[in-house]
Amino acid sequence: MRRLSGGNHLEKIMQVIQDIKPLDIRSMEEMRNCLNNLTKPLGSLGMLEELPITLSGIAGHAAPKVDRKAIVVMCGDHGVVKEGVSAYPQAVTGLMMDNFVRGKAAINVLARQAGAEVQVIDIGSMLEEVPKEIIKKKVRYGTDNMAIGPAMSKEEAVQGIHIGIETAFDLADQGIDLLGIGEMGIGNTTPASAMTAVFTSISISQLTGRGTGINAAGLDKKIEVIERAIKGNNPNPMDPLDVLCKVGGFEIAGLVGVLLGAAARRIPVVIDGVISGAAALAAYRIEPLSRDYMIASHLSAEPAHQFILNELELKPLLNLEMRLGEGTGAALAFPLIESSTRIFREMATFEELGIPAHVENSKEKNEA
Ligand SMILES: O=C(O)c1ccc[n+]([C@@H]2O[C@H](COP(=O)([O-])O)[C@@H](O)[C@H]2O)c1
Ligand SMILES: Cc1cc2nc[nH]c2cc1C
Repeated sequence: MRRLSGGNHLEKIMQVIQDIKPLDIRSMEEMRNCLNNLTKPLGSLGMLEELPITLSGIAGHAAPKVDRKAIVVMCGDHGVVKEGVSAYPQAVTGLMMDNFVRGKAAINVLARQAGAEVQVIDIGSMLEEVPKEIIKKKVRYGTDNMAIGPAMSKEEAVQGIHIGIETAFDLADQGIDLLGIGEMGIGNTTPASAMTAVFTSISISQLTGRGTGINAAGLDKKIEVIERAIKGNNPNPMDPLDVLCKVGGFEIAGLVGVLLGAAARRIPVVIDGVISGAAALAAYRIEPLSRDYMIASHLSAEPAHQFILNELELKPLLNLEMRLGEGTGAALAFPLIESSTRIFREMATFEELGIPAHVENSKEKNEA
């Protein structure tokens, strides 16, 4: 689907969408053959074998590398927090942005360990004074309350996507070869659930969870708020931009742009939890080919995430019952992805060891 309508940067976005091409099947085949000749039973490294095949299809050659890594953390605030949908006050968004640039948040710790740079972008927070290390791309000071009207205008959603595309392009120009996406925004599991409900038609009560940790009464209230937002705004499930602007958020729009931009530049993007998942679903609905450039890092404890991954037909690498966001799951997946590229580079082949590649009890023989 290529339906995007309204706003300033639309032409550029349309061009980027056109630039997203299918994976390179021949490189994937070449990598599959390479993996099958390594000194291990066929397929025995499971998903660690699927990763280099995907990376080869993305890179367009069978020697993909993930040496230079970055995590983009898009930050935005949400008018809907006025309805009492989060366990924490809105001010935490700005406080955590400060924490990110001090290098003291969970994402900093995990990204450091993974050897990834963290880029923090203010795309829509309420912060008046933004620390100098944060990239300033504010579309507006927080979204409007989606329970009483659209969260953003179409133009603002387009602007958000455009910012994300530029971010991905800048990182591509810097030579980044593996991207992770994360976000910070008190209240943003509410738009994530709302967008997922509209895109999948799954019931709001099935999709919605406790986010940062609201109690049972809070969860009932959150479900009621999402119902009101969808009923009042009536987003068109066939028009991803309509869904994004009516019940989404600035950081989600930014992440949609990062996903589309990275796919256009043939860079793999590791998605994190439920909020980046909702962005991934929107990007997929804008351009289905973008899905092939996504790697699912983990399964969030937030219920909508499983439904999102089902819809995207992506399997998460990890299930650690995490629900933090910030890109933490993506950072944890980076070392696994790097391991997968070391496997094909460093392991010996059967031929090198003088063993026949497909011995008596090979998988195909067993299945025959
Ligand atoms: O990544 C996830 O799956 C995830 C699940 C629950 C909460 N979060 C984070 O917590 C915040 C949103 O939670 P809430 O309860 O305020 O909607 C936001 O900053 C997210 O990064 C993230
Ligand atoms: C402290 C805190 C840190 C976070 N990081 C992402 N979402 C968050 C929400 C809270 C409340």
